[in-house]
Amino acid sequence: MNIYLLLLNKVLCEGINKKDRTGVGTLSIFGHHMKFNLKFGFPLVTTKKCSFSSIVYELLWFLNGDTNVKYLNDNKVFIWNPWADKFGNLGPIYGKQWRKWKTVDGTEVDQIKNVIEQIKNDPNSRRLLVSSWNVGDLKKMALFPCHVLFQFYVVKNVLSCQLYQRSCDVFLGLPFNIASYALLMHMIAQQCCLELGDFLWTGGDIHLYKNHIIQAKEQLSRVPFPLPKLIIHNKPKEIFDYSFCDFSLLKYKFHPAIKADIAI
Ligand SMILES: Nc1nc(=O)c2c([nH]1)NC[C@@H]1CN(c3ccc(C(=O)N[C@@H](CCC(=O)O)C(=O)O)cc3)CN21
Ligand SMILES: O=c1ccn([C@H]2C[C@H](O)[C@@H](COP(=O)(O)O)O2)c(=O)[nH]1
Repeated sequence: MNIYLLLLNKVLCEGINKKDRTGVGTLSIFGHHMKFNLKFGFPLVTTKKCSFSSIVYELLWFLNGDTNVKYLNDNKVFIWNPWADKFGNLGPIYGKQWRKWKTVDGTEVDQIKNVIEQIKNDPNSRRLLVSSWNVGDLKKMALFPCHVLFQFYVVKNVLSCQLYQRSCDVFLGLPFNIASYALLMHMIAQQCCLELGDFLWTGGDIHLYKNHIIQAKEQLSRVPFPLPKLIIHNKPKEIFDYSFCDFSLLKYKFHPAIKADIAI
């Protein structure tokens, strides 16, 4: 995960003071690109403890089209709670847009089902995209999508994926985002009988919150461990049929957790 640490260091050293919506204040840079070859291991940050179970449950929750925190809370994941209303609802965020994007004529589009069918039937397509940036729905969302657009690419039976993340909390959010898309790629590669290629990450406003500076320095003082390996025990009929116990992370060796407050 040296390339993640290089980015963290870059934001720390070159980031410009920038005010932000939350009022916390950030050090910010604009634009950066990283490439993770998934053949070399599962890209979960090792220089602090990251909760793999939170990452799995959050992805299963998105794939279920769910936008209420109840499922996450039932599985001891509380990362979305600060933005939920008193009923646990977050409005039409990722799950809704991935699975039930509402068009002007009232029909719903299942972008995940469609993109997997396209990868299977027309892997050379240049239209293998999923977008969460539904302009007409933005005002109803508790938080605008940060990982807004992703595209798949297949060549020689190898699957790659590129994500555009418009806004990136480099200390708390990014380790989750990288691992989540790597996990999604593992699932889609399995479903489509493809080998794993690169996860490409492109960021827009990449920021370190001012109250994460000490934590970032602590993390940068640590030496990374080799990457863990992801095992999927089962091949369900559809991408929507995976459950938590289908996944195991082998040899995840990590440094102690580093506490940090989330900017709301
Ligand atoms: N400011 C901000 N940063 C984010 O990364 C973010 C948001 N807001 N809002 C929406 C989601 C929620 N996400 C979150 C929220 C909290 C943690 C967090 O507190 N992580 C801790 C502990 C996680 C756990 O125990 O499972 C960590 O140390 O990684 C991470 C991602 C990512 N997103
Ligand atoms: O998956 C996610 C979700 C959110 N974030 C971060 C990026 C920003 O710090 C905030 C969102 O604030 P905006 O004012 O809407 O940009 O959440 C993330 O890094 N990853």
